[in-house]
Amino acid sequence: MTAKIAIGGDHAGYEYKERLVEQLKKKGIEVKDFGPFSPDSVDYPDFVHPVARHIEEGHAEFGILICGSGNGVAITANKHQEIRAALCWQEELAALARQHNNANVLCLPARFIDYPLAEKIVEVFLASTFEGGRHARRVSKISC
Ligand SMILES: O=C(CO)[C@H](O)[C@H](O)[C@H](O)COP(=O)(O)O
Repeated sequence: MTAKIAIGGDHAGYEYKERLVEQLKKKGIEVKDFGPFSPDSVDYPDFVHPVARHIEEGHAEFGILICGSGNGVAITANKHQEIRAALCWQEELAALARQHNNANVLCLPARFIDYPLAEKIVEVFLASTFEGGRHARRVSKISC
């Protein structure tokens, strides 16, 4: 797990983000935190677009986005051409998002999973690799 990570979200994801940043840094992973930096109510697109741009510019390989349901951040991130953001609430979904979809952004629903599970999902996402083959053909057809 040596990839550079960009992370962000909104107030609903703030606590998990703080804990994940600490956890990832402990593992020696480089993390760029795009906020928010307090639990005050904010608008998730203000934090998601900078994360997506950072990845599109090649400064980070993966992104982690956390909001209440995970949907707002996923919808926003997927507006970016180079982003494949996957909403995952189980470890297996995170593995499949990497293996089949070559997802480069993991979206977590903080209000629907407990923190230990969030940490496990992140671990699985980062440890899984794209399988290519038939999946590469499909992923290449996503952009419109
Ligand atoms: O983007 C979302 C929904 O798609 C997130 O779940 C937000 O965190 C949520 O909408 C925030 O809701 P709040 O009532 O303003 O805390």
